[in-house]
Amino acid sequence: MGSKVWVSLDVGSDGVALITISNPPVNALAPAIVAALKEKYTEAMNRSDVKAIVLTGASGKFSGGFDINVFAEVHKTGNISLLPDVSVELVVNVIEDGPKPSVAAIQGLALGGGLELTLGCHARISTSEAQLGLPELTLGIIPGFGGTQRLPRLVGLPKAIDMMLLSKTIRAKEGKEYGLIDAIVSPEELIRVSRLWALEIADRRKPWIRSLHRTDKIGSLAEAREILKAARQQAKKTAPNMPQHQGCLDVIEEGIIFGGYAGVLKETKLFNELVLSSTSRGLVHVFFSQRATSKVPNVTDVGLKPRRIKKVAVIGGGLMGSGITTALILSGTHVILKEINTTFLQKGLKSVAANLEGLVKKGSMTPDKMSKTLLLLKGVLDYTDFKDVDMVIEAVIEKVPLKQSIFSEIEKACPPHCILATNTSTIDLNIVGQKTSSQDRIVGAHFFSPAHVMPLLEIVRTEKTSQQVILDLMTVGKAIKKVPVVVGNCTGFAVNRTFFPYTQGSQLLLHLGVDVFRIDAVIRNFGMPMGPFQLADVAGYGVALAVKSIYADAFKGRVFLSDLMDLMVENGRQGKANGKGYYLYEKGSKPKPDPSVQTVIQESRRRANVMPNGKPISVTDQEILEMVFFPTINEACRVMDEGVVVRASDIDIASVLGMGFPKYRGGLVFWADSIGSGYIYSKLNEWAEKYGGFYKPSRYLEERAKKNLPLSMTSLAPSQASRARL
Ligand SMILES: C[C@H](O)CC(=O)SCCNC(=O)CCNC(=O)[C@H](O)C(C)(C)COP(=O)(O)OP(=O)(O)OC[C@H]1O[C@@H](n2cnc3c(N)ncnc32)[C@H](O)[C@@H]1OP(=O)(O)O
Repeated sequence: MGSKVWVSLDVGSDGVALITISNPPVNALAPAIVAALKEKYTEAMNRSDVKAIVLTGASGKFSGGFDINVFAEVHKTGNISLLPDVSVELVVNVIEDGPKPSVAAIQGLALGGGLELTLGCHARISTSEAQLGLPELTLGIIPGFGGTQRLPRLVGLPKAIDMMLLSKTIRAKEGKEYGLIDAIVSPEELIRVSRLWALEIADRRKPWIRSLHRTDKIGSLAEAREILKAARQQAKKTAPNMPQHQGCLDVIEEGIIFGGYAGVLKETKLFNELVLSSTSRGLVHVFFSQRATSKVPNVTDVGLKPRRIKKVAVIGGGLMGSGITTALILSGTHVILKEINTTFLQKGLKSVAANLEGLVKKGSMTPDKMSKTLLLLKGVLDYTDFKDVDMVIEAVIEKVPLKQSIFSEIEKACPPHCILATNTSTIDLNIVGQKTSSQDRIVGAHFFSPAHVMPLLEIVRTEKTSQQVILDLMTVGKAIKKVPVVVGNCTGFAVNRTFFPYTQGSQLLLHLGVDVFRIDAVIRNFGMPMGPFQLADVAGYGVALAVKSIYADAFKGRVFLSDLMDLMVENGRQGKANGKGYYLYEKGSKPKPDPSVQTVIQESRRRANVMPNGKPISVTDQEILEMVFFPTINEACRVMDEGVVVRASDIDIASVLGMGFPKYRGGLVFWADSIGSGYIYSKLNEWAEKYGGFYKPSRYLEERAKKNLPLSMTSLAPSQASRARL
């Protein structure tokens, strides 16, 4: 093991063996750590000078759980034997049923397999800030070191189900209330109190409790079945396409009926099956891909330090501007919100307050905290207060001349170090900053609506944007709890550019005669939060109409143009904004498909006239799915080919966090590779022949399909290497 990766055993004069796990940064339980743990435990059990054991983690953390890299390795090789037997061999046989008691001394975090090790101990002492949880379901698996059995026996079934199915972590204080934690102490006292506790158990002055043998917290079989039934119904709704939720409940039930040990055995069996599932492959890929976005070559690896951004100005208090302002003040940043007149300013300030009120109503913020947070915000009508801001984020409507004049104004009003960011979702940044001489400070900060909720921040750089500016914006993004993805400059950038064929593909299908509500249902069943037509209703048609010509100009030959949106507006339909789009929106009820929209669709179909022989095409649900998503994958190929993203997996993260692409499918490119480039290429070719250039496969896709290579392989042999623009 390396110098920082070790498990140590220190036996004190009190007869307590302190076993410490070290594997920075989170003390993940890698196979080498597991092997060393078994070895140290065996030694402690065999030594006559050891009466009791305290298990802890180095550097202020207990453990972040089993090493997720091993799952990635299992996915690559299919070799399930890479998973060590921890559940029975170590936790049951050695820790829980061993002849000497163990106490877990918890600090920082105890997650997944980390928490499960502590559950096998006979008591848990924790510092107050420690985070405790079993988040395995977010990786497509279930807890595999006995957590499904021991957690319900310690905290009761409802709380355990809540923590596992919703992957909720709790603090030590709540853990103590529920019986998971035996005592909360200061970090300085942690080891001392744990040692004493362990000795008291050994001397039978404190109870020697084996969690797996307890039944007092799980109630009668009938009660348990009722709780499990309700949880199953809930999981059917919230996690319809994922096997691990129902599986977790089955395993819990097994333990309730046949006893904890039988439950542990069933848990191991299902755990091994789920590790190999496509859901786990997708979710583990997302876990690592999300972390990879923090590593941007030439930005995060050149020794730069982020500057402190204390004060930010936001220009425009509309939907985006007020959302961005909300996210900033929530992280403690001072914000100046600028509007052009008092009416708009008041509206913007009210929207920010309403966003915070929403949090208070949900119980995630106190009214007092809300008042204090609002003190960070100041509304203004001119640039006087811009003299000491560190960053400006422009969030006005998508009009080139307006943006250009704002940028030349802020260049004069702000200090020379100030970052000049635009929230444009489409317009080329070089055009936005054309009238300034501050190209190195200009950057895109593309938020997704609602900006205080959606987790993605697309950071757009031009050839001239400085590395420092990119790093600073990445740091601000993380501070406001977003996942920043750095992309290159082009029409629509990475996300909207990749997804414009998603909207257009669904519109083309509609004009080929496929029913609007059937398209939405197919896409929803695939796992998108809503279908593309409902999404258009919710987003409003304004932006789509404003950017239509921008896409048509930029992507000639591969756009599908129709009068559909214009006809919708002409017919008094503005989507959710006025309660009438493809669906009808009434307060308090779910959107209802509006049959009368068919008249508008018929007119648009008549004008577009794209149905072969004037007759609707006949397609299966699978074909609908493919005809919407394969053109989207095709555009993602161009985005990778042009080097707009640093790596293929950045599109996966952007699609999951920006567009709601189902996380358990691993993101757009990962999903495409699970289908195969050859199949996607052949289908696109087939449709291009039948229905035109919109479907024509890109060069990047063709190259990989012909060689049977994955689309995520962004560079081929040196002679065929993609042009890298970044
Ligand atoms: C059998 C068992 O039941 C199965 C299991 O235990 S499965 C694992 C269950 N545990 C988890 O799901 C926890 C996953 N980790 C996390 O949620 C977060 O990383 C955390 C809360 C621990 C720390 O978050 P944060 O401080 O923001 O740091 P974060 O950037 O996420 O992680 C730091 C590094 O640790 C790595 N890491 C975190 N948890 C890890 C784990 N369990 N295994 C391997 N690596 C891990 C990350 O990949 C990252 O590596 P990088 O620096 O090379 O990118």
